[in-house]
Amino acid sequence: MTTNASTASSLLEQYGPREAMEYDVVIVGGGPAGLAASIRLKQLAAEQNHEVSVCVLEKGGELGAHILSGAVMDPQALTELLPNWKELGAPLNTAVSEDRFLFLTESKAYKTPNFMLPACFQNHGNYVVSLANVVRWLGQQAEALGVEVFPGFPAAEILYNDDGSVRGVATGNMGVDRAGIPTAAFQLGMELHAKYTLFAEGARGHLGKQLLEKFDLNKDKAPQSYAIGIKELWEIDPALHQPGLVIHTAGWPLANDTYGGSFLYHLENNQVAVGYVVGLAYDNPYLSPFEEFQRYKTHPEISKFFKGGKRVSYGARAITAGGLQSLPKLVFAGGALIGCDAGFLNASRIKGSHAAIKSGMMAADAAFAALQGGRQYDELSDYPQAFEKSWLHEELHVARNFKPWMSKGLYTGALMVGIDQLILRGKAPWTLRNTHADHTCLRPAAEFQPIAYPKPDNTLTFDRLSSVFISNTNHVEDQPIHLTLKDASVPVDINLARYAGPEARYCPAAVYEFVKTDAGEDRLQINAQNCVHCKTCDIKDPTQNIVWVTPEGGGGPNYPNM
Ligand SMILES: Cc1cc2nc3c(=O)[nH]c(=O)nc-3n(C[C@H](O)[C@H](O)[C@H](O)COP(=O)(O)OP(=O)(O)OC[C@H]3O[C@@H](n4cnc5c(N)ncnc54)[C@H](O)[C@@H]3O)c2cc1C
Ligand code: SF4
Repeated sequence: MTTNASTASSLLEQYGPREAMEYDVVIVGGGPAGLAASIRLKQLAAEQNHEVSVCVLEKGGELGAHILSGAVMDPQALTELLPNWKELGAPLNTAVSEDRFLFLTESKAYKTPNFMLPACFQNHGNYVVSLANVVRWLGQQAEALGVEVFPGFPAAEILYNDDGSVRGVATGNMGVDRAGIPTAAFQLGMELHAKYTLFAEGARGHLGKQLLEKFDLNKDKAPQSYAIGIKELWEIDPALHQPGLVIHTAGWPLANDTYGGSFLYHLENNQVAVGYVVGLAYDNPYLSPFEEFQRYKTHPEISKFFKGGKRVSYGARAITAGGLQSLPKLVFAGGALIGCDAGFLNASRIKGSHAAIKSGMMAADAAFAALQGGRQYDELSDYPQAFEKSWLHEELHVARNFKPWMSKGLYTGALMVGIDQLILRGKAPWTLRNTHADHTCLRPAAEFQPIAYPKPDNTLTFDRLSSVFISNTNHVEDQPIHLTLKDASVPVDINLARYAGPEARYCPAAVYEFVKTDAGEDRLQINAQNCVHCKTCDIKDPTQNIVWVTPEGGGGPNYPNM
């Protein structure tokens, strides 16, 4: 048990019991998956005249505050959910106007002819959006239908019935100081009981991770694989802006054996979203995804867009990229995993928002049918069955070999993805599987040379602290650290000694710093207030010693239109 968990349970003993609220369905996470599920439940309730109470808990201070995406959005699932989304004012305003796929060397860019682009890289019919704004709008639709949305309330704990089925969740306590002592602002968390609880926390959900373990949902599945996506939002010179232009790159600055690439999307209002994705199975502990991103922006084919521009926001988030082979069992007694908490993202398209919406809808259909039949706390098996028959399953099946091929290196990957997607059109007779969890992939630092990254120029390239500053990240400082260590000696004795302290480089918010004590000894300092909730440390820490738990409600980034 982590210190935070033991503190919480002793406070419960002292100040409990907690107040409880009863719902038919509780949804954890107000992203595309959770909100789509809530909307679908209320639509069905209205259509079939069967009242259903639904609430959505969101850890961000407002809906959208913790949403960071690309994003080019495929509207297929949204159209199924709200066919009149245009009339309802959905912020899908910029249709994709051009696709460019570039292979980069340090100074050159080679454009792939469009006829050679597999369908997964073609975005005709899609929209360049701010997913955070789409989520804010989905929240309005949900509330208009009667969904109760509670922003600023992280679900911190799963509640179980005596028979082991999920009975809901409890929100975290508020007003506890760093040492775990209640302050004058202390408030015990609340319990939210539900006949069914849907978990929609996004990539590497904190509670989702516990459910995977408790119900052995990954049994016989390939280990999940993740990437970190780091993004900046820029306002650029209108003369350089081309609304709807979508650019993806592979190659420089990453080594050919490291999975990753970039995106650069021209939104509305002269804004450009630029970001870099690095697979977390990388082996070189000296690699810094943040610095690779900064270096990428200096490529002449990329830097040209930012001349005279201004960076307006920054953030990072993990991406669940294992696809169909790593998709866990979706249901357990009393609930289900939806969206990226399960892992529905299509890595070949770097798209998961449509999949999140679709999975939320299918889980909602199953939950509604169960409620109508008078059921509770059992498995919603209609949901995985509907998924197997859905277009989403077909899409993920076609994409199933993309990530495993690309993990074999850029050249082999590009060749085999070409064969798989262009010639065989996803109907290859083979299915490759990921064999290693990302945290097992680092090799000792002694096998590598440190990477000399260029210094930031503060115009095009920046350091991490000035970047975190514009993510508007904030946590109440006097609260238990939400980045818990199972064993406090591991960072120095293993991570620093063997891997040269990789957490000081993979964290995009400079949360982890190795400093010297007065006695000259190494110590890990955790600047938890900077954490942008990307979850990379929870995924990549080599011995899985770092455990991310929910901080006090409302803490974390405050992204505008990311
Ligand atoms: C850099 C990057 C680029 C991407 N580009 C694209 C793209 O171009 N197109 C595309 O379609 N997809 C893209 N994606 C993927 C897409 O963003 C995700 O697939 C999608 O957001 C998943 O939706 P979700 O609802 O499952 O999770 P999320 O969008 O992550 O939402 C989860 C929500 O739950 C909240 N939450 C988490 N835990 C708790 C808790 N315990 N209690 C309460 N609230 C909680 C979070 O704060 C968040 O608001 C990209 C992702 C990244 C990181
Ligand atoms: S501490 Fe962990 S979750 Fe927070 S920003 Fe750093 S890597 Fe991401």
